[in-house]
Amino acid sequence: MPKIAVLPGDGIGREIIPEALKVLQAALEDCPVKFEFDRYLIGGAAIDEVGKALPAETLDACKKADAVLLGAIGGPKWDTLPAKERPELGALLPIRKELGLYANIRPVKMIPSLISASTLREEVVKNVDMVVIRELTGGIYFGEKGRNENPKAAYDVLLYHEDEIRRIIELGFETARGRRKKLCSVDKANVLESSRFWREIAEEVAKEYPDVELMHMYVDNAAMQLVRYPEQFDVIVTENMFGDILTDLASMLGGSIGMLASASLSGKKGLYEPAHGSAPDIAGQNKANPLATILSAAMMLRYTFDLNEEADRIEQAVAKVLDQGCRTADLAKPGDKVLGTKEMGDAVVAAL
Ligand SMILES: NC(=O)C1=CN([C@@H]2O[C@H](COP(=O)(O)OP(=O)(O)OC[C@H]3O[C@@H](n4cnc5c(N)ncnc54)[C@H](O)[C@@H]3O)[C@@H](O)[C@H]2O)C=CC1
Ligand SMILES: CC(C)CC(=O)C(=O)O
Ligand SMILES: [Mg+2]
Repeated sequence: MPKIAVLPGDGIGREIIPEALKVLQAALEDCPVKFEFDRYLIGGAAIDEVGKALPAETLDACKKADAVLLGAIGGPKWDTLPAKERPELGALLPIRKELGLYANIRPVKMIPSLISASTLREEVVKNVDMVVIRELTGGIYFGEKGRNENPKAAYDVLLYHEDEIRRIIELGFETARGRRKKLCSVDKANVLESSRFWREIAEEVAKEYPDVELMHMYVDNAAMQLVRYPEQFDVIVTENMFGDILTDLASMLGGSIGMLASASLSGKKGLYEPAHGSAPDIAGQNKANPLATILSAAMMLRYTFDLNEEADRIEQAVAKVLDQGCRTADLAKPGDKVLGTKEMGDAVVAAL
């Protein structure tokens, strides 16, 4: 029986995960494969309960599972802990590293019925359809970090090994090959040595993909181009921190951060989570948009379990409820009827 480790985490993670589970249950009702879902602690919830952001039991279960479904972690309650004990550095980064999840896939697509809900002009967002591939287990988030006392200073090292760059660039090319055959590699090669190295490797790998058009773009320009003319992008491949920042920006091209799903992959094994965080400002209020998590669950069915039909059905159900005018607060315009987290989950189940 395939195993899914479920990690609700903190803040809105505890509200959106139950909605994704409800939708999965409905979508898998007639599926001959039966899944085992087991919940584990992670993040602040785990610190509170067992004193550690990533308990050994959780890590062990995630290693044994076929896939992991994660809500979000972190929040102000744990921000004053020493850096390494906090949910982000104590759990999120280590779980990605331990599971070898080097490729973070974030598809950004404007669903037609959300065009009018966008904060951006219709002609800018109407044709948005891109995939951002973010390197997830290297770069500055994982480099040596520390403080010097005299004189006082702080540092974070940005280091990339050749194989780390090569494998993510290759995935970028493979992904582009299956789409519109345009790959944009984003770096800061005018300043950073790691980016110059990144660009050299991208050029080398490009020789194996003559059918894919490769272009390079500096990250500052990429941020501007994403807002100016986003439909120029098909597949973007970039390093960890640039991808983190650019995808929060790009999420608004798909309507809201509450719409951006993600898959973090190492071969077939994957951790699936929305791109957003634990949203402490709206946590516990039934206000969070659960659709990014529901769409992440669809990605899980597709990538890890090859259940393409079931994944399609979930994605179609999401598109249908949006067509029907269902809106959580992040998507609502003045005058719209606003649904809560649970009600949006119920609407998707009904649409299934
Ligand atoms: N993968 C993860 O678990 C992540 C965790 N974090 C952590 O989350 C905590 C909060 O971080 P923030 O910078 O505030 O980022 P955030 O993504 O949690 O929230 C940013 C803004 O977007 C809104 N938002 C986020 N998700 C939403 C949803 N599903 N529906 C409606 N609105 C939504 C929030 O209300 C907030 O105004 C921090 O502790 C941070 O480290 C941040 C990003 C990813
Ligand atoms: C702790 C952060 C690296 C989490 C985050 O913002 C992300 O993965 O998008
Ligand atoms: Mg982020």
